[in-house]
Amino acid sequence: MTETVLETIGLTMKFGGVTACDNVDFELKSQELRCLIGPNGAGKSTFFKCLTGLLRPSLGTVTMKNEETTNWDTHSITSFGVGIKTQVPSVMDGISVRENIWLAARRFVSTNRANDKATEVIERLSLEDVANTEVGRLAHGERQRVELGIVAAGDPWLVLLDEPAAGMTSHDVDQMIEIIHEMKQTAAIVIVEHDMQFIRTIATNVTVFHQGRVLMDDHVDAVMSNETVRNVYLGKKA
Ligand SMILES: Nc1ncnc2c1ncn2[C@@H]1O[C@H](COP(=O)(O)OP(=O)(O)OP(=O)(O)O)[C@@H](O)[C@H]1O
Repeated sequence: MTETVLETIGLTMKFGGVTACDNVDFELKSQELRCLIGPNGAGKSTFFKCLTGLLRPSLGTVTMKNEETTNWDTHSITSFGVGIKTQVPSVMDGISVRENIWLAARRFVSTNRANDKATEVIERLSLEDVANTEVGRLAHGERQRVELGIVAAGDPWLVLLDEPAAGMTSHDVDQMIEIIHEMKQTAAIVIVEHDMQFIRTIATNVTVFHQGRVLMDDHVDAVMSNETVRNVYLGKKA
């Protein structure tokens, strides 16, 4: 039976008079991959921040693997086995790729095991050629792959990624999509993403946000051909 690994019920986040997330019910099954899309200001980032402990919702609940995590901080959520990549870089520029990934693995396992884990993640993410290079010297796409490596080092069962493809070349995006599909073998994944080419290529289920609410939940093909969604993106009234 497919297990629900992430659920929100009535998730609401108000900033003064602005309701950025409005009564959002959301459910993700194990090994499911879901992209969150929507026009600027739709509430995607706010929803993501409520999931990842960066914001405390005004109302509603977040449940991960049967544990209510609504008011947990990010550190506790990560320690629970959730890999999080925010838009704020988590890599350390002054140390090598291997050291960055090793430090991430060491949070979860012994020193010896972290050595093996770093080697395994570097291979999985095709970072062998730059393993000993300082992260500060890498190209943008490589840095983003290291960010994913830091997530992968914790063997997460749930991965939450905010705009992993931002600013990437199409070659980098293809490589990133391959890695994400591979991660999906062992984790459920939520991705907030603006890049429509990325969404089309990754060919997955999509949740469309509009004015803080869920407008539609469906496969990307159905979403892209939906007139209401098109109107929302073109700024017409939904
Ligand atoms: N810290 C905050 N204080 C006040 N209002 C906020 C705050 N964060 C977000 N908002 C408002 O909440 C609404 C939703 O914003 P949010 O950033 O979640 O949308 P988004 O879909 O992620 O947009 P984008 O694609 O531009 O990142 C917007 O009206 C925004 O101005």
